[in-house]
Amino acid sequence: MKKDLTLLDLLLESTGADIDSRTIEPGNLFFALPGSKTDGSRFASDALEKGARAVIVARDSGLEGDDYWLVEDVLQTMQQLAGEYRRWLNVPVLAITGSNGKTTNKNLLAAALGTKYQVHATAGNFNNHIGLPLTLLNAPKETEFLLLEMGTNHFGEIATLCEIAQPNYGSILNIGKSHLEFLHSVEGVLKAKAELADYLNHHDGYLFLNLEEDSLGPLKSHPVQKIRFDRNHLPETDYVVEMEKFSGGIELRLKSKNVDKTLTLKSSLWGGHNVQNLIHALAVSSYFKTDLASVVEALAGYVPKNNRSQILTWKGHRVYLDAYNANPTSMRHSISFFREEYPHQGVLILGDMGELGAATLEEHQSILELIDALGFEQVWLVGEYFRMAAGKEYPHFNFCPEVEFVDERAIQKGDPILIKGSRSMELERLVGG
Ligand SMILES: CC(=O)N[C@H]1[C@@H](OP(=O)(O)OP(=O)(O)OC[C@H]2O[C@@H](n3ccc(=O)[nH]c3=O)[C@H](O)[C@@H]2O)O[C@H](CO)[C@@H](O)[C@@H]1O[C@H](C)C(=O)N[C@@H](C)C(=O)N[C@H](CCC(=O)N[C@@H](CCC[C@@H](N)C(=O)O)C(=O)O)C(=O)O
Ligand SMILES: Nc1ncnc2c1ncn2[C@@H]1O[C@H](COP(=O)(O)OP(=O)(O)OP(=O)(O)O)[C@@H](O)[C@H]1O
Ligand SMILES: C[C@@H](N)C(=O)N[C@H](C)C(=O)O
Repeated sequence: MKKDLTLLDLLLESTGADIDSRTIEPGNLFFALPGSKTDGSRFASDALEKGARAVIVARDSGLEGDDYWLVEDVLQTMQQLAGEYRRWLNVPVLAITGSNGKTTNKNLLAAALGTKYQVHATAGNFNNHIGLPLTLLNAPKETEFLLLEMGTNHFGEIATLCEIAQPNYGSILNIGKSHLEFLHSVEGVLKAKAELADYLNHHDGYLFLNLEEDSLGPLKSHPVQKIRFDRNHLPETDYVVEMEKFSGGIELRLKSKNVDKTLTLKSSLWGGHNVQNLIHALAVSSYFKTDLASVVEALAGYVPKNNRSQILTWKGHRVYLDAYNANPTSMRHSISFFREEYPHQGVLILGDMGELGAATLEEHQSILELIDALGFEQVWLVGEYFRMAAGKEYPHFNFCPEVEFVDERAIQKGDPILIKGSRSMELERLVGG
């Protein structure tokens, strides 16, 4: 590799970065990471054959030559370079975290802020120590706004992601019972997510704070500078969110306080939790002085996919497919919404919730109590945790540790179905997903 070039120079000449030789594009930098089964350096020559601009490999990989950039630690180098490039870009960076709704909000905001800025956002949920630097390294040079999802399941991870991404704005969407295995309790989740507020506080940044989200109460006293909002107080605009309804999706009406103007936002998202997601997207967009009519149009155009808050028709049943992931908080939201929407009918197909550690049985038990109290008559519970949590007889519950298909004969024609479970349960396969 030419000695007068820095890695940042190489990146600026490149077409982005990848860690997988199978997906690499011509002109990419290839970061040869160690994995659980093999080592990326074994695919260095494949990457070069496919037109990689350069390969970043560990010094002890045995590889040498002009195409190789030798480093002590490939992941650390990737993270440092991502940080350097973020400084080079010098654009607003908004980091989004929270127990639930990160990807949905990131997608909503990418659409909304995209009406004004050239936004580069996290792909999928590439939100960890590998995905976040990759997101940054793949931002086009023309990027005007960076929108980054930050995920965590251990203390200290958000702090590390902040050091890399150096956000000047942040949003903690909610604090729930997610990833309790290593975060232990809701207080632990708050502490982990508050690492974003701590970073912003020490770097003159701003935290968006949704005053309607009760779980964020403890953050009200955090010393970070805040941009507070609720449906009646969206920043930088006189519009208020006047009405909502939940039939076949969410409808929000935005009304100007000063002039006779109304904007109607019809979203194919469902549930009270998604109302909060839409209000959050409206608040952040209005803070950045976007044209609200264009934002409303962009948000209305957002169609949930990838098993998150999807509505689909399957064999004559309306299916609420929420099988991307699950934790006690999002599970309760979905079940409660479903009962409100269908007080006297409806089939629940629920899968185990993962990564809850010592709280696993208690949290599954608590979900069983909720569905018992709500009086559901057709409940299919999939997985060992639910089976183990059931200490008493539930006449209408069917425990099936594994299930390959929904027995249509057991479901009344036309009944709606809610499917919710952790990623590991892959419940979408039940309806052909
Ligand atoms: C290191 C790595 O690349 N991991 C990926 C890799 O895993 P694996 O260990 O199996 O790799 P291998 O041993 O097979 O290969 C080693 C490397 O060689 C490359 N290679 C291999 C073969 C070949 O022909 N050519 C090659 O170049 C290969 O690419 C490896 O680099 O492969 C898996 C399958 O493709 C990947 O799944 C794995 O990726 C890891 C999981 C990863 O972190 N990917 C990020 C890009 C990412 O952001 N992934 C997100 C998921 C994020 C997430 O789970 N977030 C949590 C919260 C954060 C928790 C945090 N503590 C954490 O643990 O991550 C959340 O709740 O949101 C995603 O995939 O969506
Ligand atoms: N504001 C919210 N409050 C509670 N639950 C929510 C909220 N938003 C979304 N959810 C639930 O979380 C599921 C996953 O949504 P999303 O992927 O946006 O969350 P996430 O935080 O990004 O999760 P992950 O990091 O695992 O991708 C949705 O299908 C829905 O059930
Ligand atoms: C897929 C991973 N990001 C996640 O959300 N895990 C939880 C525990 C789930 O699958 O429900």
